[in-house]
Amino acid sequence: MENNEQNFLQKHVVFFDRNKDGIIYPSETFQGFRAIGCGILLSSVAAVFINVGLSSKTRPGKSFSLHFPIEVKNIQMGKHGSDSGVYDKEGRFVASKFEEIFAKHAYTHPNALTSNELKTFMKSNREKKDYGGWLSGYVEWKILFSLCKDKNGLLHKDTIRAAYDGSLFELMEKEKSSKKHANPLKSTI
Ligand code: HEM
Ligand SMILES: [Ca+2]
Repeated sequence: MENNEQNFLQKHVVFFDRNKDGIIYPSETFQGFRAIGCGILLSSVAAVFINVGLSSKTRPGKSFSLHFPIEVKNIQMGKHGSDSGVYDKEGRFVASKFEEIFAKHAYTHPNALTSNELKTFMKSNREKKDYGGWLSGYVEWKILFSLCKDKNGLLHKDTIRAAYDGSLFELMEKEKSSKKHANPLKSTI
C-alpha cells in the first residue's frame, strides 16, 4: 500500500490489517479487537459482522469470497448512511464536520461528550428509514464510548480524533501490553 497517500478511513482500519498486506481477514479483525483489550465474544461478533458486511463492498468487480477479505484501499466504499459526515465519500477527514460535533452537542464540557450528548448526536445523524446505517453508527459509537470514556463518563475530543485516524488503536494496544490495569487509556487521553 502507498502509505503516503492513505486517506483517514484507511488509517482508521489499517491497524486491523495485522500483516499489512492490504487485506483484512476476519482473523485479523478478531486479533485487532483482542489487541485493544476486547473480549473473545465481542471480538468474534465484530469479526463476523464487519467482514461479512464490508467484504463485497470493498472488492468491486471481484467475485464473492468465503474468506470475507476487506480491501483496505477501497474501505471508503464501506461507508454507510446516518454517519457524522466526518469522513467524506473519499474517506478524507472533514475538519469542519468534526468541530461541528462539539459545537452542537458538547454542552457539559466543550471538549468531551457525555453519554446523553452522544445519544443526541447519534440521533441527529439519522437519515430516514436507514436502519442499517442507524445500527452501524450506534455500534461504532457505543463501542468507542464504552472502551474509552474516562472515569467521569466523558468521551474526550482527543480520543475521538485519534479514533478517526486510527492512532487510538495503536495507543490502546501499547497501553494494554505495558500495563495490567483495566482501561489504562483513561489516564492518558
Ligand atoms: C474497536 C474498533 C472500532 C471502533 C471503536 C470504531 C469506531 C468508529 C467510529 C466512531 C466511526 C465514525 C462514524 C461516524 O463518523 O459517524 C467509524 C467509522 C468507520 N469504521 Fe470503524 N471502528 C472500529 C473498527 C473498525 C474496523 C475493524 C473497520 C473495518 C475493517 C471499521 C470500518 C469503519 C468504516 C468503513 C467507517 C466509516 C463509516 C461511515 O463514515 O459511514 N471500523 N468507526
Ligand atoms: Ca492482512
